[in-house]
Formats: sequence, C-alpha cells, structure tokens
Amino acid sequence: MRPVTNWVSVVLDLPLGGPFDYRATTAVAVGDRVIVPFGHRKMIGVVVDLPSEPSYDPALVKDVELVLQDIAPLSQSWIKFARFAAEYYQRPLGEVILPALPSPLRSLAAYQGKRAAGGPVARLDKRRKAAQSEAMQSVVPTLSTGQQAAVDAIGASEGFKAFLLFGVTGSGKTEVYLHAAAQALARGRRVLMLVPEINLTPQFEQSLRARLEPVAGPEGVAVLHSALSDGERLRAWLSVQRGQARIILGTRLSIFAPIDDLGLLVVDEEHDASYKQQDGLRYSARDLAVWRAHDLNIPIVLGSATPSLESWVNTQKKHYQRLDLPDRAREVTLPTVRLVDTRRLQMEHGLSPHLITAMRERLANKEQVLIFLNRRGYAPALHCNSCGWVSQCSRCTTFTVLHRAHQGRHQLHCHHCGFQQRVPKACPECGDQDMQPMGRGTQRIEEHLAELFPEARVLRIDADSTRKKGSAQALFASVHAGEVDILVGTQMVAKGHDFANLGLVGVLNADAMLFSQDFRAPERLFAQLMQVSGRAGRHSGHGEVIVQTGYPEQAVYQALLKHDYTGFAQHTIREREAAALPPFSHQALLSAEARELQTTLDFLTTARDIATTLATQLGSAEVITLYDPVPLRIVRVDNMCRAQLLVESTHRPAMQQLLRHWIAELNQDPSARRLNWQLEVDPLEI
Ligand SMILES: Nc1ncnc2c1ncn2[C@@H]1O[C@H](COP(=O)(O)OP(=O)(O)OP(=O)(O)O)[C@@H](O)[C@H]1O
Ligand SMILES: [Zn+2]
Repeated sequence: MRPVTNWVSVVLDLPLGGPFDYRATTAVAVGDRVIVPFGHRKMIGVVVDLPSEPSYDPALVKDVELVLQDIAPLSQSWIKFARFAAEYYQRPLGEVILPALPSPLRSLAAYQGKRAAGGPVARLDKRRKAAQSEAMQSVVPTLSTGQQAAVDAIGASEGFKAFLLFGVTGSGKTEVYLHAAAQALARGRRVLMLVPEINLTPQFEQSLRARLEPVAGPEGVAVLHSALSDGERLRAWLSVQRGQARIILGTRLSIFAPIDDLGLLVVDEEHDASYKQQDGLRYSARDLAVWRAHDLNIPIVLGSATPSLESWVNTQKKHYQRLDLPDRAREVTLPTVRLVDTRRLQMEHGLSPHLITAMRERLANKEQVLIFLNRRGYAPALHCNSCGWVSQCSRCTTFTVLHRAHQGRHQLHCHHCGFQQRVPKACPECGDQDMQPMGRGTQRIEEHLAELFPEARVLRIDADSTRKKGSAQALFASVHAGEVDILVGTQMVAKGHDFANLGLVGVLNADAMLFSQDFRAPERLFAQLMQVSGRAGRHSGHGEVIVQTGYPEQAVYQALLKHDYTGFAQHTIREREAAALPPFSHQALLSAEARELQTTLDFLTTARDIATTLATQLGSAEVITLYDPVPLRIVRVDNMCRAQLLVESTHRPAMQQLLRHWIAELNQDPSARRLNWQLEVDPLEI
C-alpha cells in the first residue's frame, strides 16, 4: 500500500484560536479525534477540515501521532452546530468542541500507559452489563382539549417550527411533551428534552421511562447532566452517539449531545436562567436549541407558565406559535394569593401572624406547607450590637454569611469566594461579646419552625443540605412520600415539582429582589413568585399563597394576585421598548478583573476606544452604543476587582461583526495580557 498524506485542520482545547494544521499518513475523516504534538506536549484534538494544502510551509507541518478510532467520527452537522456556537459566542472552536466531549475521550492519560487497555471506550464496553429494566406501571390520563390541540399542532408541523407552550402551573405541560415525544419516536426519530435543573431530572426520567421505554427500549432513555461521574457521562454519551438512546433528557450541557436524527426538541421552563452557562463558553442552551431545531428542520417546543419576554415577543411577531393551556390539568383552580403587608405587623421570627395561623390550619388538615426563602445559611451576616460592626469577607466586598455547622457550632462563609472562618468570640472592633445574627436564612427559619410547630416534621432543601450526590433526590422523595410536613427551601424547590399534597406556600423576603439595578430583576422576581405559587394545591385545589411584603402596591405583586402573566408581560415589554432594552436591542458585555480596580478600568477604557474606532471603520457607529466602563456592584471578589463595559445595538449582524474584529484586536493588545477578561454575548445579568 502506498502511504497517503492527508492535510488535516485540528482544533484543540486552547484559548489560542486555531485550527492547527497537521499531516496524517493514515486514513482520517472530519470528526475524528487525533493525538497530536503541540509545543512540548501531546494533546487530543478533533479534525474539523481536510484542506487540500496546509496554510503554511508544508515542511514545517508536524505529523498526527495517532488517529483514534474507538468511536465513529463526530458528524458534519454536529461540527456545523459547534461552529455556529463558537462564532456566535465569539470563542475558539476548540473551546466548544472539546469540552462537549466526556473527559475520558479528550484526556491523553486515558489512552496511554499500561492500564489504558485500548482506551476508555474499549474498557467500558468490556464492562458493559446487560441493562436491567423494571416493569413500571403507568397511567396515561385522557388529554384535556388544550393538551390534545397542542399535541396535534406539534405533530402536524413539517420541518422547523417553534412552539411556545404557554401553560399555567400544573396545566400538564409534561403530558404534552410525552405525547409529542411518542409521536417523534413512532416516526423513527429521536428526542432531546432539556430541563433547567439537575434536581428535576429524576421526576422526568421516571415519567419518560414509565411511558416511553416500551417504545424506546430499555437502553432507549439516556440522562446527561453535570453531576454524573466521568464513567457515567461517557456511558450515556456513547449510547447517544451510537444511536441506542432514543430519548435524551438533560440539563443545559446536553444541547451539545451528538445527535443528528432528532425529530423533536423540548425546552421545559424555557425562561429559566439556568439555561445560561456562566463561565467559559457563555451560551444559552435555549437559544442554541432554537438554532439547532432550525438547522435540523424539526419542531421545537419551549414550555413555561412564565415565558421569557424574548420568547413572548417572538410569539407576537409570529416567529413562534403559541399553544395555550389556560387551566390546570386536574380540574382544580389556581391558588389564592394573599399579600400580607409587613409594615404594620408584629412578626414572630420573621413570620406574620397570618402565615402562622394559615400554617396551623393546613397542618391540622394533614396538608404540606412550603416556606420559600431564597437565602441559604443561618443569617446573612453577624452584627455587633455595641459598635455596629458587621461580618465582612476580607477578600470580597461582601458580608460573610452565618452558617450553622456541625453540632450547632456556627461559622462565617463567604458565598462569593468560598472563604470560611470561625465566629469571633468578641467583636473585632470593640471587643464586646454581644454579637447577634442579622436577618434570616433558611437554617434559621428551619430552627424557628421546629420550635413553633414541635409536632411537625420540618425539612430544609437548599444547596447546603443537598451537597452529597443523590441527597437532593432522597430529600425530594421523602417530601413526595409524605414524610415531611413543612418544607423550607430556596429556588431549588420553587419550580417544576409536582407536589401532590402541598396546600400552602409562604413567601418570605421577596422584597430583596425588588430594587435591583438589573433591568431584568422584575421579570425574574415575577417568574419566581408565579412558579413557587404554582406549587400549591396542584392535585386537590384550594391552594393558598401568602406573600409577606413591605411593598404590596408594587406592580409585580399586583400582577401575582391575579396570576396575570399576560398583563405583566405587556406592561414590561412596553417599558423595554421605550428604553430600547432587550428584546428590542442586543447586548454584549466585556468584563475584566485585576488586583487594582484602576487596571481594570484602564483596560476597559482602551477597549472602548478600540471599539469606537472599529465601529467607525466598519460603518456601524450609528447603530452601536458603547457605555462607560463601570465597576461591578460587588466590586472585589477573591481579591480581584471587577468592572464591565456594556455594548448595545439594535442591529445584530453589525454587533456580531464589531465583536469579531474587536476580539481579534484585543487579543493583540499588550494591555489585554495583564489581566483576565472575557466577552459575553446576550448577557442575562448586567
Ligand atoms: N389530562 C390530564 N388529566 C389529569 N391529570 C393530568 C392531565 N395532564 C396532567 N395531569 C396531572 O396534572 C399535574 C400537573 O402536571 P405537570 O406537572 O405536567 O404540570 P406543568 O404544566 O408542568 O406545571 P409547572 O409549570 O408548574 O411545572 C400532574 O400531577 C399530572 O399528572
Ligand atoms: Zn469572599
């Protein structure tokens, strides 16, 4: 056989750009993984192109060391998708493609040495046990008229079509997804279903398995999320790539699952901020899902009781088709909402007499109660009663949060840098020993509730109580099993869960989000309140929600009283339009951090000057607004000072063009090497 020479372009997980040229002397395809030398080391990369000649002197091009063929090459369509994500979010292609693979597939160590045994895929296949499936019983309810109409509309769509399934809390959106998924499976296509949070996957997985395993087969359901071990993730990912998994359920990262023969994409709770990745490639899985559906020419269903205003505006412009479920599926009413004005009230440990009375009644009636407080820990700070000292993090410009640690001992934690310290015995300022917790977090409320309702079983679910793998699932299971009377929780408990016997929801301290500077804060608060309210009375009706507030007249609360998403959206959209804010304009955020705030601001000022010049050269100065660099509200985190620069435009292509040139210039600029900076397209928080 004659030796062949193939020129290959390879992407690597490096911030340096790329692709990089190599020469392969064996057969190689686009989408293959290869081991290549890079500088003094070797790396695993992915072939993204087979150019007819290299982009520089062939004599200098190095050889591919090994073409890995333990999996089929990644498909062209998937690489096209990754390419779009890289271009849209302004990151090197390698930083999209490689992190999307399970880590054993991109780790050199997994392929080298005595114990490699042919690499991670070969090892896994040897170990593979026969999948076991338990027969599950499953009752299929008769669809409501609204659900049936939605399922029919989705089934009738040919090619790309985006649906916004606008269904009130408890309207049975899940049932619509299940039926639509079954239709796609029956046509021999696969389904990708995204949920916003890991803790929602067990509930969904159970329904999917119960209902669709008979069609999809025991290996037909795969779950992908970030809490899987490397081995679990590899196993699930391979079953997707090899076509065994017919239904893929996952959190945001699963949008990068390697599937081309999709017949349906579903994004549940599409408004949820968890779809936004907050570091590295800062993508929106919801937005990428719409692009992917368009590219694959298939329907996509975005579901929510409180859609994002972006999606709502898209229905008004007829880009998306709205499917309405205005009533609850079990023929029960939405809960009654009551606003308790805390300004004139004598509160007991942060609880109003109204809430305490209502709780007593529900508990006597053997119903569950949910107390929602979006603040974990014991108290937001420790405070000295003599001199006014407040516990602060030495590395960040924030208070440290008081936590109850083991055996009732307390500790101070910084929620920003993770720093933990003992509680000082006396005030560091004045030496006084009279120090008190300031305000309340979930731990403190849990403690008060146990005192107030000694007979009740109180359970707290928040990021602290669910750190161990599997613990969240166990805690939620005990709520569903009726082993809990009062559930205290943060936003983790506020959405998606279908609690059968929960009659009352109490909302504490919602006002904390009322006066944020972020223009999206009211939208987020309203969605959160609607979602948590929606946990009450789902199965037997007569639910009640008590919201404690010092500002009952605020528009957010007035809309909540009437469950009036449409009115709230209308009003907020008008404000956004008047101020030319998203979705009526597009934004990007350049942020930077350095030891000294001035370094950060100087860099951003330089960056702004560069962008101004570029906009003029590109002829887009008129449609692009560059704001002044500003320090972040919490300016110092882990001893780094942070600032940002907002770019806004009504013209998306002009902005994308500017960003591309801007990044290229910033990468060349010496000032950019002295600090950390990043660009975020479509930021959710500013
Ligand atoms: N057609 C139906 N007949 C009877 N019960 C139904 C029907 N469809 C759904 N249900 C039940 O209604 C309840 C609410 O459904 P589901 O959890 O899907 O609501 P949802 O729309 O996702 O709500 P949320 O937005 O609050 O998550 C569930 O207990 C479900 O089993
Ligand atoms: Zn800190």
